[in-house]
Amino acid sequence: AAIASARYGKDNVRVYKVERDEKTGVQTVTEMTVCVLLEGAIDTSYTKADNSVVVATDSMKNTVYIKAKEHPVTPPELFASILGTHFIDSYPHLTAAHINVITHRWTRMTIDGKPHPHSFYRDGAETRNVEAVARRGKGIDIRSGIAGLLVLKSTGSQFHGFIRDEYTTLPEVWERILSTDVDAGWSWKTFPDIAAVKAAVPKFDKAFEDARNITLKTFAEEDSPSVQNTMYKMCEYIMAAVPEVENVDYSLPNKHYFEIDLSWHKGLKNTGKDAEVYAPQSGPNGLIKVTVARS
Ligand SMILES: O=c1[nH]c(=O)c2nn[nH]c2[nH]1
Repeated sequence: AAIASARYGKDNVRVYKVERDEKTGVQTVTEMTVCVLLEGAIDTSYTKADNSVVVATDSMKNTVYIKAKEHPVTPPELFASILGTHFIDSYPHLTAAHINVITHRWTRMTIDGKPHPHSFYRDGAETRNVEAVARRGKGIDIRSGIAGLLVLKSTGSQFHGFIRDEYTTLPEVWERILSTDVDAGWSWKTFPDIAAVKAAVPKFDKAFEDARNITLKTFAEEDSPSVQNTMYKMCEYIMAAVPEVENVDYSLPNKHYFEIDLSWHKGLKNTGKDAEVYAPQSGPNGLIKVTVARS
């Protein structure tokens, strides 16, 4: 037997960092969950119990905290790239460092119409994510993303014209509820080194805002003929807004809401045009995926 591939590291490294502006008294917080996975000349640690090639995962956890202290933790694209570059530069036997950063939402409270200097709330499970891979001599590949953005529209969605055969029971609809949990990503052209990432820093926050706004606007305004077509348009609009992005991907569950026929109860009308009470479904759910690249 031989190792086909291997990578190891520390997952679920939770990091909180506060930035205190002494002049204004305004404090800013960042909370993230980091995963570090390393690749390289590490096979003998698996095959021969040779631990001389092992950077302990505990040391990786320590490194995350030290780098968070020494460097900016935002934008997450920069912090992930700093971390990945550190591991490649520090351990000659490594060939790749995979860094995932999940940034959680601490939104500043507005109290009596004013932003509070040091109070925040978690407005949703939505996260801003980054997957960075630093490869020795090959630069840094970054995929930025949004996850956990749960959306619903009560109308403005259709689904008809699909294959009808002996397996089909789904009625065609010209009007339906549409709900999904957005998992989207946009992959940047390879950065040759950390300096190139630092030069691109102003683009990362703007790209995130653009991608999030495009997702919400397209979802809201499109009279969607299908999840497939609407997510494709989201990809096109994001690529038009961010020239440095090479491709955009979405993975969208279709979280179904089923009509409930109540006509057995005194002829109560609750289907079609009369539908008001629905049964939200936990599963099964549609799952629609796409990656769109520049043609
Ligand atoms: O938007 C949709 N796409 C599909 O492929 C599908 N299949 N059932 N319902 C669906 N809705």
